[in-house]
Amino acid sequence: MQHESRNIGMLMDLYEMTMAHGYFDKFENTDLVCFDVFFRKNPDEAGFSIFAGLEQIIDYIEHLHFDEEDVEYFRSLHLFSDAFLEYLKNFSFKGDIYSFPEGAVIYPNEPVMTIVAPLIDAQIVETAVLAMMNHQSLIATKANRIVRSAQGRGVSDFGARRAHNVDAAVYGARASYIGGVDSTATVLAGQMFNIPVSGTMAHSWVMYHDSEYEAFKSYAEIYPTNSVFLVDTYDVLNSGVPNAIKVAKDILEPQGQRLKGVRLDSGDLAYLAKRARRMLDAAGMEDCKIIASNSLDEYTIESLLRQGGPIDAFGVGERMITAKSDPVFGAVYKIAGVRKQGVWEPRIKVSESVEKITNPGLKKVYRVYSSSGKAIAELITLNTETPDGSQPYRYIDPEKPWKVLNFENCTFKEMQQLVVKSGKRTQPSPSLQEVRDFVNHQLKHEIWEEEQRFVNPHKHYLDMSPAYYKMKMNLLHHVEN
Ligand SMILES: Nc1ncnc2c1ncn2[C@@H]1O[C@H](COP(=O)(O)OP(=O)(O)OP(=O)(O)O)[C@@H](O)[C@H]1O
Ligand SMILES: O=P(O)(O)OC[C@H]1O[C@H](OP(=O)(O)OP(=O)(O)O)[C@H](O)[C@@H]1O
Ligand SMILES: O=C(O)c1cccnc1
Repeated sequence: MQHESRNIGMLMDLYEMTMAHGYFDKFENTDLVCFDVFFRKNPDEAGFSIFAGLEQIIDYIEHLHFDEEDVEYFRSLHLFSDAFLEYLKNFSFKGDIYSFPEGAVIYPNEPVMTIVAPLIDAQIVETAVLAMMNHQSLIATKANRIVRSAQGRGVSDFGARRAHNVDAAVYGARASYIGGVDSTATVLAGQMFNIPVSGTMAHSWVMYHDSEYEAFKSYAEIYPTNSVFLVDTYDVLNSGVPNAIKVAKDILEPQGQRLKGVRLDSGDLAYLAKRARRMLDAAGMEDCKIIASNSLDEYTIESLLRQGGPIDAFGVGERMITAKSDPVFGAVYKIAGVRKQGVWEPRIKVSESVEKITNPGLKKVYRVYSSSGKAIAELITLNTETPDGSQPYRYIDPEKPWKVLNFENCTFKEMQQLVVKSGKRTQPSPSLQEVRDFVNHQLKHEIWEEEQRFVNPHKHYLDMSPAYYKMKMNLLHHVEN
């Protein structure tokens, strides 16, 4: 779609272009550099996050170019030489990207993506890559928490109207579908990404009609197989639910149809759901679903279910589409290596805070699985290493480097794949359904329940091969002296 392949090449911070200009003037753009994309902390103090946005990143990379008007804009800033502006006219991204698959469970401080590209190419994509990854990973991670809190009950995305503008609504819907919601109310997202769309009715429908009964009746006449009535406009228990039952009896049941559901959108949702359930059951409408909405998130949903609220499905908007409880996914883009005259030199960023010291060099990241198939740790190795699971594998926990530790009876899965080669995608994109199924598969079979709980989840280990740890320590020692 046009919207998908638009040129957003100008989405960058100015310093990326001023640095690119500097590199152009002072260096050959034949040297390669390696940048890692990683994040430092799971939102909401969670045990893991979900990676999303890769598809849009690859699309951006493949289409990255500068139009005549873009070049003229740069010229108007009086910062760039004519030679550099000429160079931009024919620019395309020529590097490679290694990445975790979209939908992967990801952990802090591991390289989720690695960009290996000529200096200028790698420098100017920083902001766009981070913006796409940060937004969609944030929403996919939040949505996944909300979906898990619903314990198998349906969740629909109601968020577009409260999203931080159009892109956040549309790509937020995409990300929340990856995270596991069943449908979206956002039609544009449904059309663009083939996400199932669903919806009920607004208060305006009820209020436009002369009575609540009339409102439900006319809706049922148009949608006899697909009616969900919003029952809280006037009085849920004295008017909304009784009118819903009456219309089901007067209009739907004589046609052999059933009322699909009622939606509660205010008040004490657990209490109202219990009372509504009793009234519906007493009317022989056990199959009529109760849907709840109103500023829900994983905490309110957990609480409603703990209170025994007989709610079958949830509509979730503002707190999911804005990830309200912790709205920043802090992925960063850090240089890890430079290839000069064909030889890679690692680079490390030293910082006062240990968490901010980067992991240098070209590297591989493996997920380590126990014999039961559970993911027990991540392992960073040198790019040249392939861990052997057939015998005990010695590793270093960088938080306790003095300990002698071994992985036994474990398998190692390399997590990054080559997704872009010389600026072009290497494989067809998976469907959104496949990405969503992948999320589900990992959580069901690979990720410990202890990592999935909301309160004090188990911290996943990020370990290192002895050779990688040694290289990092040598480099740190060298830099500090
Ligand atoms: N039984 C419950 N337990 C926990 N939280 C609940 C329960 N019932 C409702 N909530 C949540 O409490 C909050 C109530 O918000 P608020 O006071 O704005 O609702 P309201 O006044 O009933 O509705 P509105 O102002 O939207 O018409 C919402 O986030 C809702 O999801
Ligand atoms: O609360 P959210 O999780 O964002 O879910 C979406 C909300 O959007 C609609 O409300 P509307 O815009 O009509 O406003 P309202 O809050 O007055 O119901 C709907 O009735 C939900 O309450
Ligand atoms: O379909 C609905 O009920 C709906 C959609 C968006 C926002 N609020 C409600």
